[in-house]
Amino acid sequence: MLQGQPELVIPSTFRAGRGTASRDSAKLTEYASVLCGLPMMLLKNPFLGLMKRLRFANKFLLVTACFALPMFFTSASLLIELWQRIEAIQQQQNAALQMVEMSNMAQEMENLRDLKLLEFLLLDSGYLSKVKAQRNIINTRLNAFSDHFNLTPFQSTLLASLKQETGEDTVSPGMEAIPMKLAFENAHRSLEALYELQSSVLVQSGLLSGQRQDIFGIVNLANEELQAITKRIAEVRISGAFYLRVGYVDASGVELLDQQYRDLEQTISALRSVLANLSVTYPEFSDLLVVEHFIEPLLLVKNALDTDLMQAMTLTQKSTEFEVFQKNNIDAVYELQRHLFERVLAHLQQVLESQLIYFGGVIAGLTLLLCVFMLMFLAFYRSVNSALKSLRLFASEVAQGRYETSVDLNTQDELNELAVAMEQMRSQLKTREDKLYALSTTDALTGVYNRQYFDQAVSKEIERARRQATTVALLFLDADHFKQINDTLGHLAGDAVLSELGNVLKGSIYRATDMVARYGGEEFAILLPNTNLKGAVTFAERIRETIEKHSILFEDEIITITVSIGVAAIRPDRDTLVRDLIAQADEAVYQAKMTGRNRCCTLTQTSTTLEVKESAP
Ligand SMILES: Nc1nc2c(ncn2[C@@H]2O[C@H](COP(=O)(O)OP(=O)(O)OP(=O)(O)O)[C@@H](O)[C@H]2O)c(=O)[nH]1
Repeated sequence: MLQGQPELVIPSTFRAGRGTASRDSAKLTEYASVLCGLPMMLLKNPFLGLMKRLRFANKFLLVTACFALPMFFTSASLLIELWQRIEAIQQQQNAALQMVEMSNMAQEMENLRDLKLLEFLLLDSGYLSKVKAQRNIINTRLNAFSDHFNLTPFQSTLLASLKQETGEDTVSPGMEAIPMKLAFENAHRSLEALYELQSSVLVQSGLLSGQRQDIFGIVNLANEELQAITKRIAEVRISGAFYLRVGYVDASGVELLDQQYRDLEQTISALRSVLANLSVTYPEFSDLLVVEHFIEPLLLVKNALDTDLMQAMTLTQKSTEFEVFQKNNIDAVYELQRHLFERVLAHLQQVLESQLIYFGGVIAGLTLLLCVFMLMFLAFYRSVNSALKSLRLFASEVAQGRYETSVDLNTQDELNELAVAMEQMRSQLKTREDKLYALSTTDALTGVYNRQYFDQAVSKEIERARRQATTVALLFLDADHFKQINDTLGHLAGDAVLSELGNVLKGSIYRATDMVARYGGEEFAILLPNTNLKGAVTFAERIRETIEKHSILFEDEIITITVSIGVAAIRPDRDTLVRDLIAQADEAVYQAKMTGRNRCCTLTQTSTTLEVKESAP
């Protein structure tokens, strides 16, 4: 450390802190990498392995099934649940209809009781036939009821006992002396059985269950409460009828009538609070829950009990009084009961309609969802499948060296990115293959074709000339005294001369089918398809002249050179070999060299004799 330079002192606590922080962050990074890797580990086996083995169509199907099956089961259970709700409502409607019918039957049973009372009060045997007729009416209703509605075994038993009770009055042993009481007891039992049947129907349909909160209170009112009211009225009617028949009220009678009076008062006040509560809970039914509708019959009965009964005791027309005393009120209660159940029916119809609409909506929604899902699936599958097909075809074309085709997926997904990458690969492969082809067919120094390629071309050309019965000519050019150039000016100069010779020769050919190649060190060859010997000699002479007159500038040196050219031409037949033509040209160029260079020579082969023709400057 230099003298006087301030030293940087790092507090030990700070240093320690940094070390801990870096260790912590390293641990955190480690934990994070483990956590991130966990899903991948879970994925790898067995799902990844499975996915790797499947084709795309099966992958799609598998993934779709994984989503579609739970969706299907959820939808199916939802639809089943909705349909069960609809069926339950229909069953409840049926129960409400039964309630209306049973209310009618109860009223008929009350009528039967009236007729028995009248028979008893008036001691009129003419009522016997009316009682019988009334029994028939009730039986007909009961039969129609059991035919029309599906009843449970328990309900059928109740109905059977109801029929029995409605039949002839049974007289219990020891009770023969009190026929009116018997008649009342029979009627009472019939009504009890009917009330039990009503409750059973309501419970079985679910109208009285907690699930039917929307009408539970109303149904209960129409069933339990109104049954209680009719029972109260019936009790008063029986006592009223009895004391009218007897003609006076004894002490026990006064007590009974007092009790019934108090019961009526209690029922009325209980009913008031029930109705008040129901009006709040069920505003939809508030127009029906008018206190007067329910209280009126009870009040009338109460008043009748209080005053009319006593007055009636003194009247002679007891039957008339009796009828007024009880009948209208009980009828009003049953009327009210039916009215309530009709409203329940109307309400259930509304609920049913809304449920049906909801059910239809769910089905329509699910169908739409399914259609959209299937269309999406098909679109997805087709887009991927067609893209893969295009890529596969494209790759196969490129593999076979056909680079003209291109691939355009017209999508914006990863497969399109793959297509773009494959396009680039194709173009680079083509460039490289073109370069390789050029390298493999061209002579690097002169830029003309190399010997290997030329030999193949000569072979093909001879084959073509044989098929088309035409002539093919071959020129061999050999630079004269080329060694001297190398020796005097150096190899670079020699190279420059060869390169320039290549240029001159390339520039000398006009036909696209003519071909120049470097055949050896300072030797060139020119193939002239569809050319006879005469034409080839003319062409060779022109080249020779051109080269002779051509000056090559190399590093301030002007170099001139001449060439000796051997010309050969043949019209190939079945036995002609490539080497025949080459041998002729080779022999001709040799002759040109031998006869002084810078000239063109031809060989005309007639059987075994060779005729040498030469052209010289
Ligand atoms: N610079 C250079 N020289 C080459 C190349 N190929 C062959 N040569 C030389 O070309 C010369 C050919 O010499 P020779 O075969 O004696 O032929 P020449 O000197 O032209 O004589 P003649 O053909 O008899 O007229 C040799 O010296 C070779 O080394 C080449 O690519 N570049």
